[in-house]
Amino acid sequence: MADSAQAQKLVYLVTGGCGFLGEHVVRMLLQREPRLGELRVFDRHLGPWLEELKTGPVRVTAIQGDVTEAHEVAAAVAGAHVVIHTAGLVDVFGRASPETIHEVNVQGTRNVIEACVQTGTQFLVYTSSMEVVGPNTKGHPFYRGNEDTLYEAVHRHPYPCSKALAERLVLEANGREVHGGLPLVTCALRPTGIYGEGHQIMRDFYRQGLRLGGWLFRAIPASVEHGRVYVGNVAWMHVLAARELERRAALMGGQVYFCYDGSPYKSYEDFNMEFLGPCGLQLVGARPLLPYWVLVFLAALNALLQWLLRPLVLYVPLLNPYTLAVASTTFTVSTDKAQRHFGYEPLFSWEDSRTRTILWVQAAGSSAQ
Ligand SMILES: NC(=O)C1=CN([C@@H]2O[C@H](COP(=O)(O)OP(=O)(O)OC[C@H]3O[C@@H](n4cnc5c(N)ncnc54)[C@H](O)[C@@H]3O)[C@@H](O)[C@H]2O)C=CC1
Ligand SMILES: CC(C)[C@@H](O)CC[C@@H](C)[C@H]1CC[C@H]2[C@@H]3[C@H](O)CC4=CC(=O)CC[C@]4(C)[C@H]3CC[C@]12C
Repeated sequence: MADSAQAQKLVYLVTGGCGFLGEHVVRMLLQREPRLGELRVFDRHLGPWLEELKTGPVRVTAIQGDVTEAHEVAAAVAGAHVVIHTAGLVDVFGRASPETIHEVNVQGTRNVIEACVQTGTQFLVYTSSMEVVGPNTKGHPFYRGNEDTLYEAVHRHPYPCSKALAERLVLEANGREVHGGLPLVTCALRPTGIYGEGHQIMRDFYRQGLRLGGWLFRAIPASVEHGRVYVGNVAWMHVLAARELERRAALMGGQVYFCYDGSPYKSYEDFNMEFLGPCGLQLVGARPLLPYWVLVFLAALNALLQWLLRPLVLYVPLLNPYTLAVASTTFTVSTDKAQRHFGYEPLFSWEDSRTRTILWVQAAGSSAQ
């Protein structure tokens, strides 16, 4: 008899399941994946909140492990029906070395792929990034682009380089024979800047504003638009892609999908003010208060200070040459590929996403005082 969704109880593995996005994917699976029998949460740092999830009907298995350790990955993957691979070093601030970023994001992804092949797991959803595309080193804008838009994706920074290489490995692995003789089916999801509950950079901006008496100072022109996407909708897209990858393998296998929703196109700073404003902060200046060349100088100075101080202390300011370049380059997506290929529609409206984020920032801010 054909397995019905109720009867079919599957094993899912989420790598990086205790991260900002990963936690939302874990919770979304528990709420909205009826086929789930066991949920394996694999992360280098396990969150205490996992314990509260173990009282439900789905078996939640917390696995402390490192994606750079192939044997640990293989043990976690063995027997899984699908792997959602979100684990990664999201570092554009110079915390980790380029080698470490590559080791985690590229070799870690290679280990996940090989584990699927060796153990017979057929379905792999990879969390890629908009940064695989851009902004490129030439500062070319990407304006309302989609998955087919021609764009010179040229990178030098270790983070986008690692994400681009990892994504390529995942897409090239599509169709490989896994243990048992069936084909591996992969796809990659490319979120733009994710926001929502748990976004540490948003929390850092809020705390910076509190320290400055409620003021934030505009550094980027309002005309530079950045596409952003709510974490709950990114999580939902992952759940849906993981579910549909099996039914629509021929269409979805080897494909990339930008993550999108109804969030408005705004400059990075103006978008953040959608949440920080209701929390009492004000953005000073209709135009940047400092000339761009001063920002370039300050960013370079920060990079020099980080290098000089590294033997003594880790100095990781928000402003560095890379973050300034990214913040200063328009990058917005306009696409419906995920909707066409696997029926994705945002689960959370812009209004709901905004309200949820404001409530979180307020709670995070009050805990800081
Ligand atoms: N935050 C954003 O705006 C965007 C993030 N992404 C991607 O989404 C994914 C998740 O990112 P975030 O949730 O923002 O980052 P995060 O840093 O909050 O979460 C990453 C998780 O991976 C885990 N991890 C790191 N190295 C590991 C290792 N060696 N072994 C096992 N676990 C390890 C961390 O402990 C953490 O829980 C990443 O792949 C990132 O590239 C893509 C686009 C935008
Ligand atoms: C100090 C000012 C110049 C301030 O505006 C800097 C903001 C800067 C920290 C952010 C601007 C754009 C962000 C990046 C963007 O959202 C794309 C990303 C995709 C990812 O996969 C990971 C995060 C990030 C690189 C994101 C990081 C923070 C910004 C650079």
